[in-house]
Amino acid sequence: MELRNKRIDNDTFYKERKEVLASWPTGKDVNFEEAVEFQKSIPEEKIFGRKLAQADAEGRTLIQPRAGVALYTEHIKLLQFLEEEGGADLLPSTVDSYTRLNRYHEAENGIIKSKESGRSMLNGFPIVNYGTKICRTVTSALKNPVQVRHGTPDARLLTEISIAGGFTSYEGGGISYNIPYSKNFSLEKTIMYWQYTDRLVGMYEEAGVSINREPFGPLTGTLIPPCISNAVAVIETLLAAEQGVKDITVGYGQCGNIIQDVAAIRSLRELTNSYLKQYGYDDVRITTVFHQWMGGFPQDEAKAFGVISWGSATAALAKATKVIVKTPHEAMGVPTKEANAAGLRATKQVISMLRDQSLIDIPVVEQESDVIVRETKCILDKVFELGKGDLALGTVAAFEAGVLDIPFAPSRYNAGKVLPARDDNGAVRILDTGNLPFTEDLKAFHRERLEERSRFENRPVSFQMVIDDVYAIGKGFLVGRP
Ligand SMILES: CC[C@H]1O[C@@H](n2cnc3c(N)ncnc32)[C@H](O)[C@@H]1O
Repeated sequence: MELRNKRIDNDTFYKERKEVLASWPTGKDVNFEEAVEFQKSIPEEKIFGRKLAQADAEGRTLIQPRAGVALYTEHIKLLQFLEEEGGADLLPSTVDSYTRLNRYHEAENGIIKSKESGRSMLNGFPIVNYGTKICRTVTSALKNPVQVRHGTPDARLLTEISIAGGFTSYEGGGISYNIPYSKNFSLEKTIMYWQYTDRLVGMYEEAGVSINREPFGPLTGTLIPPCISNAVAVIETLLAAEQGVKDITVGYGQCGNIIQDVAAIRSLRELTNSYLKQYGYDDVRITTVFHQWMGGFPQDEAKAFGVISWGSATAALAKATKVIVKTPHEAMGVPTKEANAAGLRATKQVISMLRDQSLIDIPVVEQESDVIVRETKCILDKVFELGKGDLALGTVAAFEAGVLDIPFAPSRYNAGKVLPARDDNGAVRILDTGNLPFTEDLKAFHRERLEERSRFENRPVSFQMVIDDVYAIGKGFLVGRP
């Protein structure tokens, strides 16, 4: 089948579905009609998109951790602890790395070793190996809605089992789970794989079951200019909408300058809604997610709580619909349930104290948001032009041309020419725009902001600033001063 941004027809989909469900033994237990009935039996308060919509309408920010362990009995205890002791409004099931690479044999070994050793030998929850029935045992044991979080280029089977297993939200996208995660995965392939995922979600929607979808906002999580992450979020939203997805949460990873971060969320919401309207998708519900600091974390737990609280404040002041919460064990690895719950409680404390305040309409945020909107439109308009109107083709062509270019991404399909650096206030600016199709005035804006830092630091604008900014995090700073 040729790559096109076109709804997959039923014959093609069912033919592909046969192969997908045959790719691991647990696939044979998936029965669409039966799964629709199971999904319809899930109580209203456990439907992910409903809870998001309610919070968005009330201007509240929900809190959600990441969490996943190998043994499903332990995974249930972990998630119950996070909703009881952590106060999580929304729950995850973070999938292990083997499953993300379709290496289910190794995930199976991980489960066996975890049973033998009594501790999790996987860095997440192996959904495919457990299959529908055990996933339903997990999702039914919880009070709150549960979402599958992962990083899987080919997530077709994972999607089938996740939705049949009672999860009501699913993270990822053909760009956001490829370019920042993989070196050799063809972008054309992953866009098509994720069209399958979104078509399946569309079929559930048509059967009366709403599944929330969430493109992965932060990308590499390192100095990503908001216009680039916003462009990817809008593209993945439009590709999903074409396949019939109706409930989408678009995201962004905290960069550190609070004005820019609030403006990023404001512009993301504005851009996503305007592009959906422009392309005729009038019935898609949009919410936003802010990811707490995705860069390096301090080992010292008190300092880690400082970083967590700073991200919580930004999420609240940006009126993000939900915030993804970090833990004081971030620097060490997979957190204990206690550390995970503590991160949630710290976050909820700050979110609650700031719930009556907002920065989204202050002039400096509006100005920054306008710049991000203009930059993102330059990129998206060129993507459509390169695709001669077809967004999927345009996306592949845009990466080839460097029109879409994600800093520090490992993928060989990524040009890697764009160089970000912080300005004197810590906002992420673009030192080398590579082949980004910016207008001259936008390029001048970035140059001027970096020259301002250059004058303050009495050194030329250079690549050294980029290096210093990357290393600054580990030293507890934002701007890498000389
Ligand atoms: C996107 C990367 C983020 O996911 C987090 N993460 C990955 N696997 C798990 C896990 N199994 N439990 C909790 N957090 C996790 C990791 O700490 C990092 O903050």
